[in-house]
Amino acid sequence: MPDGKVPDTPVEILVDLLKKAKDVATTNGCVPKELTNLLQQALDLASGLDDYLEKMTTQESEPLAELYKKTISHDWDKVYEEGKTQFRLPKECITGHVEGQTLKMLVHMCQARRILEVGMFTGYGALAMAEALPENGCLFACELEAYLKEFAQPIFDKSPHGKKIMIKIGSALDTLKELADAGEQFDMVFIDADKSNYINYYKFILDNNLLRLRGVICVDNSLFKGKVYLKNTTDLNGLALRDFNDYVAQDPHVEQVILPLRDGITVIRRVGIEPRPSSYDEVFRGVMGRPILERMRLDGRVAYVTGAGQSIGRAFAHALGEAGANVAIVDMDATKADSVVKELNVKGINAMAITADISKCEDVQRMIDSVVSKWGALHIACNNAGINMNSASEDTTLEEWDRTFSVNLRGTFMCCQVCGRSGDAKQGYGKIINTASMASLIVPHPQKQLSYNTSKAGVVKLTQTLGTEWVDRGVRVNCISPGIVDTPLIHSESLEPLVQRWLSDIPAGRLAQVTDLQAAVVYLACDASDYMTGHNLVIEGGQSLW
Ligand SMILES: C[S@@+](CC[C@H](N)C(=O)[O-])C[C@H]1O[C@@H](n2cnc3c(N)ncnc32)[C@H](O)[C@@H]1O
Repeated sequence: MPDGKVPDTPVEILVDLLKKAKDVATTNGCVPKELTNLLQQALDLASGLDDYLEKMTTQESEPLAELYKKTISHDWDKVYEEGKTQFRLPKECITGHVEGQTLKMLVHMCQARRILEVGMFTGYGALAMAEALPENGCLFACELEAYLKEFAQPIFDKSPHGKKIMIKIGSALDTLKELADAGEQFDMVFIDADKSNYINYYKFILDNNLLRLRGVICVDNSLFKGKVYLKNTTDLNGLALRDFNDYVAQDPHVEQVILPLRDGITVIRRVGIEPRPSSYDEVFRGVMGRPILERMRLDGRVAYVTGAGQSIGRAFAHALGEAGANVAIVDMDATKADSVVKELNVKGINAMAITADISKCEDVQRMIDSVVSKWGALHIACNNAGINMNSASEDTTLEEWDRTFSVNLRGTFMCCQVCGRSGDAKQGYGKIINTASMASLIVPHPQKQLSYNTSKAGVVKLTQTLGTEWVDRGVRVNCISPGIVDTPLIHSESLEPLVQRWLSDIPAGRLAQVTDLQAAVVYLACDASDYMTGHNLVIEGGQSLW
């Protein structure tokens, strides 16, 4: 703690008391040396903590460092005396480096997208949290003092994350009412304003559903210099925090912990839902207690995707991996497969590369054996590999026809059959997702692609037949029919002129992006789609309807 700083947290006060005790012991000749030594050890232990935490915590960004420096060096007394603030604001209000990083971590951990801060001061905590929000995340910061908006905004503007922060000037309770009336909800709330109102903020936030179902409330200064547990406390803020902590501790709707960091941070999570309604069924609490987005998780599942080295297959592999599955990247091109594996590994997804040509029976068997021998199971088979060769029907060679069918239909059938014979499918669980095409429904034009269209129509019938035949053993077989997907191939010299023509046939007014297909593969791979089988899920921007 720098000289001259007022001790403000339990540890800082402890250090101050130990220093004084040690000074007394050193100047008083009657104190045994052993006691003085023990006091010194206690002092070393306590005084080293905050510095060590500072050093070992990830460095703050430049805008945060600037905000801190500007706040600490500002003359807050002068600002108050000039009538620019309603209250005298102590610079110690600022959350600072370690606490800011803690908040940032919490934002990451709860994957918050919308945050509410009650009490912004100069915006250190707000900017630290905003740094952890995704691009489209937002943080509403409530602050009483208009002067603080002027102070913080120029630094927010220097940060790429500043645009996520919306400052709301006025009494926080009024702002909370306004936000509740507008139907706003938050994943994380940070309460750090006037202590006497903490309990009102807390109650209002929970009673008015400002906190999302799985949201978290963080509360600053919950140890309030230790006054919350010291017996002789008369300090009104200390007593307010003590009452607040007691209230939260007895609230059956939440569970909480106080982290003894700086002046204490309470982390509160909503658990109970009261009153327990008579309709407390699976719709209300989720199937097996899992709400819908959790039911779309694929943790512990093993998947493969063929043709995963690029385009749709690559997007499918990322989507399945993001949802929690281990993913085998199957492609004829080993380099492409390896590169997608590397991408997935960077995201912390378990992945392996398999080089295979799915038109070859032995490759298909080896592919599935490799997956099962590495991960002990196979739950999700994503048969996506396919080829498309254009020719007018009168010119289509049997070679073209056979090659197209050999990959698109025969290859897909072999993949399905080997999966159907493998352990998990036989033991009652499996999801097979074939890539068909909108060409199974309509005849895309003006390009001519008879072999492709008929092979993909075959994929749909294969899917329908297997989907019904294998449903009694827990295997679901569905397919996805994408419309025209915007891939580099489309922008080739021969196809580019067709794009305008296609666009005029698509109600959505644009080609499909591979990312438009990702949710579908996760849905078909997860338990939530268990009642769906033999289905052709068409994703074509409405093209087949015109
Ligand atoms: C401890 S500071 C907040 C520190 C801030 N969270 C940070 O990260 O540095 C408390 C802030 O709450 C504001 N405040 C106090 N009472 C308020 C109220 N009723 N409504 C809105 N803001 C209030 C004060 O002006 C002050 O800026």
